[in-house]
Amino acid sequence: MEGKTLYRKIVDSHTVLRVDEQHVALYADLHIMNEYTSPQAFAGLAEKKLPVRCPEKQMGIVDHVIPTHPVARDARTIMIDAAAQQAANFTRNCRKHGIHLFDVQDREQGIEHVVAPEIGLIRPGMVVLCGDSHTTTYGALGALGFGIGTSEVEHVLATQTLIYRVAKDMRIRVDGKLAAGVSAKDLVLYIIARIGAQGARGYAVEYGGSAIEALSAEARMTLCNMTVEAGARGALIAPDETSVRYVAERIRDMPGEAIAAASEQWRALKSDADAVFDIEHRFDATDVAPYVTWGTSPDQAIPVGGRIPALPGAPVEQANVAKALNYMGLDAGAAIDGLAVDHVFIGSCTNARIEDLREVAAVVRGRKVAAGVRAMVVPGSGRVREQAEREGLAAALIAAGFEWRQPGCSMCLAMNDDVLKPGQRCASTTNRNFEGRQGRGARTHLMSPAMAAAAALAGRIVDVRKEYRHEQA
Ligand SMILES: CC(C)[C@H](C(=O)O)[C@@H](O)C(=O)O
Ligand code: SF4
Repeated sequence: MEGKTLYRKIVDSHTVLRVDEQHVALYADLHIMNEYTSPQAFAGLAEKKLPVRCPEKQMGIVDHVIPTHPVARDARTIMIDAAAQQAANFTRNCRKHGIHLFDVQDREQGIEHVVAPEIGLIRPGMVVLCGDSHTTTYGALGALGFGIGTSEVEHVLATQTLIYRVAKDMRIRVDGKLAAGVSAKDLVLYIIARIGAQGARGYAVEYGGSAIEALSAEARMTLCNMTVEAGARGALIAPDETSVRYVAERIRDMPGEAIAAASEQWRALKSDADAVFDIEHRFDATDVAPYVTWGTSPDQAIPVGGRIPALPGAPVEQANVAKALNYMGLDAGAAIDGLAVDHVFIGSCTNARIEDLREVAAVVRGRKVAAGVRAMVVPGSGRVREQAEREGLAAALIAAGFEWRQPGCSMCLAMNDDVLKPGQRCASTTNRNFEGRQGRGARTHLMSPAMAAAAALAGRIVDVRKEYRHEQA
């Protein structure tokens, strides 16, 4: 029998029932919920008079709709009626079912995918589900995470399992060394640009290679988080010293000896040497430059020194690209370097962890945000915010002219009151540049934290490596 991939090992060890050729009932070690995708699921349970099967294996967190204004935490009143209702409803549901909730006022509240790993809930080999596509983040720690739909949220609440169609296996190997000033965000934008926004559709991706091994745990989260933008159904990096240490340092509910014993098992979790992948891609890290998106899909990205591609020949493709360019107010063949921005947003579950904020602070320290540019930093969690304050990063950011906000999703998807105006152009560390994502008619350029910091200072998109030399964090 041929060897197994890490993905198959995790799926097999969580399969409680084989439904048919393609489907299994998959057990979830942890299920995370937000206020936005859980209401119908709770309503469904209530209607069917079903209890939550394993309340202790659920976690709730308010992140999508909450305001992030720079006020005291207990002053975070939600002013948008529908959002306030959503949050209140969520609190009620979690209380009713005995589910641990990180509420608006909680010191550790933040974006679900930032909070869960940082408080030690995500461990190698786990299956983690959440009604949110960026649950793929947890692959950074060797856990299989992926997003589920609202009706599936109800099923997981009732049974702690999911009817799951098993994915195919893809391996992406990246060898070589990322250059100074080039980060995991640039790498993932590069990979998505190369394989396309549907390039990993139907696949669970396992990353490997020397460039991946060299990434910090947080940088791996950036990579796995955004892999879903290539359509992937999961992203995994085999646990190693980096990820095992990250996890072991954060676990709160296991004694030291148990963590040591578990760590041994975690280190052994990997694809067999003779495991067969359905498809394999190889990339060279030295080919990666700071990447910036020019269009309305995350794969429409180019190196900062590059030019927006010429219009494609095929009519359908041509119409799509023309539409994206029209929305973005850009021309085929134009340069992206030098493009003026109105707004800079540093945040989201892709890039609002402490290492990201260190990168930003290293670029902006002692400098000023360009006149006319509004720049904000929304830390990923209460803990990130506190740590950034302790390390003096917040002070440097504020001195440079950034708004220093409370944690949440904020302008990543503009579901709270952080919304851009039509036509405004934003340099953003987020993960989606879809039409209207940051406000109706708003134009989003995805990039790394260092690049967004440089854009804030210059008032235009620039190559951070040329314009603002900084100490690598
Ligand atoms: C709101 C939620 C369903 C959505 C997701 O699944 O990713 C959001 O977090 C996003 O980033 O678009
Ligand atoms: S930060 Fe953005 S991508 Fe992440 S969960 Fe929130 S809205 Fe989705």
